[in-house]
Amino acid sequence: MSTYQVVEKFVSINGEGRRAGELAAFIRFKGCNLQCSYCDTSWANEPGCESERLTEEEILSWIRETGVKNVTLTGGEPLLRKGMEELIEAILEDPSRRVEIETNGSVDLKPYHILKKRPFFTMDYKAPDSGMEKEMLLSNLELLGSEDTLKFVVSSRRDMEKALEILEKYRLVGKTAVYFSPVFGRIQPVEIVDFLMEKKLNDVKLQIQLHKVIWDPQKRGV
Ligand SMILES: C[S@@+](CC[C@H](N)C(=O)[O-])C[C@H]1O[C@@H](n2cnc3c(N)ncnc32)[C@H](O)[C@@H]1O
Ligand SMILES: Nc1nc2[nH]cc(C(=O)O)c2c(=O)[nH]1
Ligand code: SF4
Ligand SMILES: [Mg+2]
Repeated sequence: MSTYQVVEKFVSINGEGRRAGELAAFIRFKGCNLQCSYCDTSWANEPGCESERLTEEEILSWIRETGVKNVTLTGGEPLLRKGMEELIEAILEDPSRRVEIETNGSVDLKPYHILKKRPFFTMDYKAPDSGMEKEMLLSNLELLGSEDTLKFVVSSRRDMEKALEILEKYRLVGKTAVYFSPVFGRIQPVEIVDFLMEKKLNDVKLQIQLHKVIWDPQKRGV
């Protein structure tokens, strides 16, 4: 049976995505294949980062104890971990639960897309300033549906222009939820609002990371 390297697990309100503001049980998996310039959890990607190895049953029993129905799997990059399909299916055996996967856009979503009960994806398209745009797997854009979210974490006008180009090229608005989120501290949210107005971008939402407003932005476990 698979075990999973978990760097932290905690209950908080979800600070991002379409369930923002709702309670969620977070499980953060160790390690990532990318190195985004702005990553706020790069500590979780360090080989020497402390972690616990948990079995599926240990993770399920923690989720049960929390009494929380929204489960967010994040990292690092959660979809690199072996056995993730089984874990998702096991969590979703309780029909009252919802599983959200925070994923970086470079890992193929197909194996998860075809599961009997599907999790929902909050997928990034890494904009140019992240330094990771070349890693994007563009076929993922076709798999995002009405339950999913496509997020552009932007730090400049150049990033927003690129996001707009992708939205138009792949006709994504209306197909999936679309968020523009500021790289914390690198761009004023009002610049995003101005861009949405200038380009008349209907059905695109500004998303500010709620947990960084509520708690110290550096605080872990929230
Ligand atoms: C830490 S990542 C983990 C999941 C996955 N590796 C990914 O990139 O989607 C979770 C989310 O936080 C966002 N994020 C990371 N650092 C950020 C920052 N400094 N400001 C705003 N969002 C950030 C990422 O873009 C991603 O949407
Ligand atoms: N409160 C809170 N909400 C979040 N939503 C996505 C997060 C993440 O790091 O993936 C996150 C996080 O780290 N904290
Ligand atoms: S993909 Fe996610 S976890 Fe990995 S470096 Fe980028 S923001 Fe951080
Ligand atoms: Mg985070």
